[in-house]
Amino acid sequence: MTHVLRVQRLPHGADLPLPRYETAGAAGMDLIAANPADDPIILAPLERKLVPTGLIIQLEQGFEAQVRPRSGLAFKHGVTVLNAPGTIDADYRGEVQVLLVNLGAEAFTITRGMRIAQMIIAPVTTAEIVEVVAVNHTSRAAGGFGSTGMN
Ligand SMILES: O=c1ccn([C@H]2C[C@H](O)[C@@H](COP(=O)(O)OP(=O)(O)OP(=O)(O)O)O2)c(=O)[nH]1
Repeated sequence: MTHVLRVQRLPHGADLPLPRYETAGAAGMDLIAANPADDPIILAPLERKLVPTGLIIQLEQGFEAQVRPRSGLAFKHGVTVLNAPGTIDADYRGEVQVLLVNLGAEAFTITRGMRIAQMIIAPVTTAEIVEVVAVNHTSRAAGGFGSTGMN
């Protein structure tokens, strides 16, 4: 299924590549850090910061974009997306930003052009809310939080 994703590059991201799929079967396209070249973002251990991408996107109605971590950054450096998956709404017209957190033991430096996260386009199901006096009965009833056993 092809989705037309309209992308506007902001002035501070004008020279950065557009998001693209790295392989034919990739689910996500990489998001690139658009902080100034002379202003690296340093994440101390346990620190979180918003990283600009220099992009505004226009999704088709009925879709969202999810901002997800890159496995390599998480594995090698403990750097991940704090609010993963971040949600980009179809009607959002601000800059896409990535909330990174450093869960590693060492400081991590984000330089302009670094691939920091990936973006997945996904369909959204919009629910119609119907209030009822009582929801229907099931054999599970209220069982949860390990009620079927912990292993
Ligand atoms: O990782 C993210 C998550 C969100 N956003 C932008 C797009 C999204 O449409 C908007 C609002 O996000 P969300 O609904 O998750 O945030 P909120 O805290 O509920 O804020 P709001 O009151 O603006 O909805 O912020 C990003 O740029 N990156």
